[in-house]
Amino acid sequence: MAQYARTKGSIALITLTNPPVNALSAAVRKGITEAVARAFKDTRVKAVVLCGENGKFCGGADIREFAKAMSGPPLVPMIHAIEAGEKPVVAAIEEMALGGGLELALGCHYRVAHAKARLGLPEVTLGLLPAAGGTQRLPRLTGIPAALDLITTGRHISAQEALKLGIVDRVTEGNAVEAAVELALSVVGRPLAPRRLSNHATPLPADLDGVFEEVLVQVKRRARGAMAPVACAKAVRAAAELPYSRGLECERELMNTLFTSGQARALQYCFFAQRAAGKWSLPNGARWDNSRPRAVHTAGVIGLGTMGRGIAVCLVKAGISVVAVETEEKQLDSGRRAVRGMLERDAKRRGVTAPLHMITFTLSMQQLRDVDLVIEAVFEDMALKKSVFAELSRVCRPNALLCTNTSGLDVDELASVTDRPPLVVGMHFFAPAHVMKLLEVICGPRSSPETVATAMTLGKRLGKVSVAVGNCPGFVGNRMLKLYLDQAHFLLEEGASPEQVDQALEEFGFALGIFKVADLSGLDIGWRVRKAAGLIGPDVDPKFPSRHRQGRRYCPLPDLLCEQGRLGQKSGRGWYLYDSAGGKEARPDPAISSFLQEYRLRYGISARRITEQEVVERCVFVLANEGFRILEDGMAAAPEDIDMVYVFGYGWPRHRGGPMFHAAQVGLATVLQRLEFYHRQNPDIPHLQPSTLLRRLVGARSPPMQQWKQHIRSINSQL
Ligand SMILES: CC(C)(COP(=O)(O)OP(=O)(O)OC[C@H]1O[C@@H](n2cnc3c(N)ncnc32)[C@H](O)[C@@H]1OP(=O)(O)O)[C@@H](O)C(=O)NCCC(=O)NCCSC(=O)C[C@@H](O)CCCCCCCCCCCCC(=O)O
Repeated sequence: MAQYARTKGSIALITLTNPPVNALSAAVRKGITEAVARAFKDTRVKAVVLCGENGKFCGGADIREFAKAMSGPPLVPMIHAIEAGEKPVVAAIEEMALGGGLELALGCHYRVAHAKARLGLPEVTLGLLPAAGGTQRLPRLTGIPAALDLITTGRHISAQEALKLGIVDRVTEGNAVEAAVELALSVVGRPLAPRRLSNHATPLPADLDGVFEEVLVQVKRRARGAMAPVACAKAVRAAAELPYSRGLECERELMNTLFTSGQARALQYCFFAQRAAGKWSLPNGARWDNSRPRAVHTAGVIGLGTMGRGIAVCLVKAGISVVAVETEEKQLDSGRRAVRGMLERDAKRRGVTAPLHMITFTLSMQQLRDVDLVIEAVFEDMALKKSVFAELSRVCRPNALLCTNTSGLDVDELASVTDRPPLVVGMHFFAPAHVMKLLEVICGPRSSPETVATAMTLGKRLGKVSVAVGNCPGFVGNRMLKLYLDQAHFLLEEGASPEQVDQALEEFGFALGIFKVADLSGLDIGWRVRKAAGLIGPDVDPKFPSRHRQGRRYCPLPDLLCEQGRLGQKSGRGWYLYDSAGGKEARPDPAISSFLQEYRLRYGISARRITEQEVVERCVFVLANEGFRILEDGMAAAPEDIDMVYVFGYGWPRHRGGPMFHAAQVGLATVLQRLEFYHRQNPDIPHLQPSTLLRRLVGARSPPMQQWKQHIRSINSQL
């Protein structure tokens, strides 16, 4: 699938045709190989231009082919044939040249990019490395530090940055194909040897070892336990130390190891799962492709606490005018300062003017009368939220959407106090809202298709991964988190320390262990929720609280900590010790160790040695177990959605795919057996009891994830 045409008499124009992104499938590779050979043979042709159909150059190798046996002409010899050709070949890069697409362009003798094009080698994000010569050609062109940066992070760069780095020869605001044809005509007859990147010597930095050491530290910090970034750095090192052909061998060997790894499978799964999450559907037949979102030009944000500030910043950055409302002058002032500061810092980083004119701050709800949509972000309290929603019904125009940023309250109950339940939807952002990628869109039973479509589309416009979830306590993410946290607390009771649990989870790949996360978020948040749920209160002896509630095991340790004023980072003490209130560096606290010992003594618990395996299995399998229950209850449409919630909202290591993918990788029968084992040891923890769906799937010989849905018998599915 590559079209061949002749233009201006002597230019062969070869167009990659494989929508939507002209990925280099077997058919495309065959098409390019044949078209290039034809152009090189045709004596009327003096130069060649390569471009892509529909104004897109190329999104790289066809990722869907990686799961199948490889067929068709391989990329490496195809690119070599282009580079070695005796006629100049120019790549016309419109919209994107990514992965194998950029490697193809690097094999061309010249590159012209449209000003809006994005370029990059994102293979590392798929658990791979640029294995079509990219790790050898790019360093020869840009030098080691820039190549290391691009290849180990996979970041996309603008055409302007690519021009500065020498990756493209020209950037045009006009038609890139025409500019490439012009360039091709102008270079006919010029020597090609200097344009063949594989001939170049790699420019070396003075402190080669230092550069690589620093990069390895960075990549290990960014993605703990991930293999691909390390392999990428090794391949670039080969470009520094070996001749091109031996560097290429090294690239291939490293790729062979990555290609079949579980990490690559997990990361490629994430790529498709992320896209699948956007394709929501409701039981009433409404879907992403048959429901029209509303246009959102103006939005209101109510409450300028941490969440409201972040949400306001996201909206403004997406070009939406915001009216931000607070109840008191003092909060309004500090909110205004914080939001402006964030917008200014962001603008400074990007070298643009801060769009401060796009946000107004007010104490009056009346100012919301003309907005298209409101996001309420007040304190997590049902009575308070209800009063806000009742007022919004009175103030806002009748067709304005009302959204709540609740992290777990009943969206339908809130909708019921409004004059427009179909226009009410949950939009659960994650702190800090202007940074975190996840948005849970809670489809209440009465939310209209248009409302869901608007919230999902708005999320995408804000740069979020929007996942549609059902309306149940805690929705998907926090419903699972609660049980994960419970396991961590139980492990402390049984003999573990916070740092031991955190270390095991960090070794597994979590960015931060659960106790560090709890300290960061503030221990009082859960404390308040537990009080509201009646788990702590006048009936509970504060000095000697019971370890059971509502017929199941309950761990009062975090409540006891809060009573001591240990609220986490903000108070300088939580599960860890910090230098000062607000300090970031977590240190093990001997006081916690004594506190745990006294606690165990008081309750007659003899501490036992807890292995890393037990920590990880109990914490991680309980997540998946609840994920199965969520699927059974119809609160998530697919296991992929649950995984995306965990990857983008809860620091789950991407190279492990997500809790559901991980369970499938480990083997559902193993997960079932381990849960049964832990439940036998802890019969008072009902959440360790394997879910019905997990049992049913194991009974059905663990079918692949795509078939799990067929085993769900939910009659009340909300999705
Ligand atoms: C391109 C994008 C930026 C576009 O974003 P946008 O938001 O506009 O659109 P979507 O993301 O929604 O995408 C639309 C649609 O397209 C699908 N899609 C996108 N890219 C690809 C692709 N590259 N392949 C297939 N499909 C793609 C996407 O799924 C959507 O469809 P859907 O139905 O899901 O809605 C954005 O899409 C993007 O970022 N794409 C990915 C870009 C990327 O990562 N490219 C790199 C690909 S990997 C690569 O190029 C590898 C190369 O280095 C070559 C490697 C050589 C291979 C050699 C193999 C030898 C190994 C031998 C080992 C043997 C071992 C042994 O057997 O022993």
